[in-house]
Amino acid sequence: MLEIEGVAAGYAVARGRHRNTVVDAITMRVDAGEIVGLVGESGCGKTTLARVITGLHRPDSGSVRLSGTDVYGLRGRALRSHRRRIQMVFQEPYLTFSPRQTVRQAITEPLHIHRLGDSRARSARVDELLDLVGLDNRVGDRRPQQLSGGQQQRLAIARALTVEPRVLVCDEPVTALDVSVQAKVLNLLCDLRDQLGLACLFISHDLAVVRQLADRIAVMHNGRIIEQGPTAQLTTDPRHPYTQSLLAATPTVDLTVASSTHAREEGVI
Ligand SMILES: Nc1ncnc2c1ncn2[C@@H]1O[C@H](COP(=O)(O)OP(=O)(O)OP(=O)(O)O)[C@@H](O)[C@H]1O
Repeated sequence: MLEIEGVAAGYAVARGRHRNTVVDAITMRVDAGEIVGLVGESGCGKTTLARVITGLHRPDSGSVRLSGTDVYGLRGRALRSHRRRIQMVFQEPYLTFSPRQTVRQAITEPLHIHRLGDSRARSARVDELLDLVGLDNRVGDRRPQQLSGGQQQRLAIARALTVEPRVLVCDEPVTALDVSVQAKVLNLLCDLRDQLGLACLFISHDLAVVRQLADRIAVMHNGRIIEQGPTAQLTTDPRHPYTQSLLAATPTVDLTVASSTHAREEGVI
């Protein structure tokens, strides 16, 4: 689904006279129905890579392909349509919601932007999405800021799903949440992978979180992927010394909540 090959990206420094390369030689893929965890310490370049993948930051070299199409080769309508296909969920959802909008309006907005459906279809889609992410539809008339942190992150996921993306890039989506709420959001992402066949790139500095849900893990260090592989293999037989030290510093806490019935409780008012 998503193929990243030889990507290098950075930022202009010294008033544009130089470029500072912060991610380099990144090659990885995320298949449909798969969650890939991207783990690495703060400042190693995870968010920069996420921005490259979602079309927000042009790489200096390499390619990002979605279903075989080079994202940065697209223009105009094709580029807009691509943007629908990859959606992003951020660490602090409350910063991404307008205080003037209700929950329903926040979810509907992407449908307006992409001119999808009439008002009846949009309203039905909001109900469907609230249900999908385990939010009671009575929260629809509230302001996002009135919801709990976990509910806000569910709302952010619902909004990302509005335009039926094939790839979800989640950048530290549970870092700001309590551990018990983290587990529910992680369960929701697993459910969505299974139900919708989404390809999900889950970015976190926290290996304890990533290992709970990722099918495969890529470890990033100083802007490069230094090791990647199936979660079971990478967490039991890490090859790179950095991965070994990361694992040694990781508590083995089981964040998983047994059933999605629990996950739904949080959505009820
Ligand atoms: N707009 C920018 N201009 C210049 N340098 C930047 C910019 N954004 C990020 N950087 C630098 O790029 C490097 C990688 O940052 P990035 O945010 O991608 O890392 P990260 O792994 O996501 O970190 P964190 O988990 O703390 O967000 C850092 O050294 C950062 O200072």
